[in-house]
Amino acid sequence: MLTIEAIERIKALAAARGPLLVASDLDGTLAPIVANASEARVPPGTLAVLDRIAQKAKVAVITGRDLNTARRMVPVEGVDVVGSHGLEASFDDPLIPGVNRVALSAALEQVEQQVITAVPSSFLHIERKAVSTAFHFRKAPDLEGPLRRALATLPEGLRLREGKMVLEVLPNANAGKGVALTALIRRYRAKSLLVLGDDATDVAMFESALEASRKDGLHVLLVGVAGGRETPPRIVELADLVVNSPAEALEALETLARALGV
Ligand SMILES: O=P(O)(O)OC[C@H]1O[C@H](O[C@H]2O[C@H](CO)[C@@H](O)[C@H](O)[C@H]2O)[C@H](O)[C@@H](O)[C@@H]1O
Repeated sequence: MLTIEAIERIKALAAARGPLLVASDLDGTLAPIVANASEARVPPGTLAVLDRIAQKAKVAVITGRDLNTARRMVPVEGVDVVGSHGLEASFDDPLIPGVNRVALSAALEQVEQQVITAVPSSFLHIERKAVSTAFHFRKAPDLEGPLRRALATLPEGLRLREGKMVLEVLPNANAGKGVALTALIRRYRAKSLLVLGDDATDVAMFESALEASRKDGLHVLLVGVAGGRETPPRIVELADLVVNSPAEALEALETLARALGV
């Protein structure tokens, strides 16, 4: 349950000068973490509250899922989506670079074969996405070491990133959730900002939000979704409010919707 202080801070955000931008991570923040990535769902109540908030504020989901998957998981018309950790956006913005899909696809295929050969386990789940590949070891944590070794050398132009029980290979582009958030702030001329996140890549969003607060005076509220040892400490350090689950993140969004009068 949200504390009285948390509720007051959300009300203060709703009363602050707009436009208000609400930017949220997806997995672990809106959708509870589950063992199979393909079975993760955003609860209907969360979709409904995003829809309500979108009547009064700009709403964006910034996720590591690829754009099509994220759109399927968040089928709310008024919500913008940035997928693939900032590499794919549902709107045009030159700040988010394009990627040569043909060369990328070949390089990712090569990495996948490299991993399958080195870690031939049916417990390793390989999630091939539009511009990246995620190697999930949630069902067999012991695979992390062999997986790291298999991914120690990557083709040029690719890099590794870490998430919750996942190692992901993606283009080494100058992009990320922080860059995406800055682009959205500029796009909507946002003057106030709610950011929700739970994972390592969300730290970049938090940092971009804090920079916008310092440089341009935005009223910023950072909500960290924690709970368990998978939470990166930096999320908790930077957050103004820490909630313990996507269910509590939903409570925060409900509070905001009510404060906005929708
Ligand atoms: O940026 P996000 O929206 O948080 O997406 C990050 C990754 O989320 C998904 O993986 C995570 O959630 C899975 C489902 O709950 C879970 O099984 C897995 O262990 C987590 O790492 C998604 O599958 C990835 O593609 C995203 O990059």
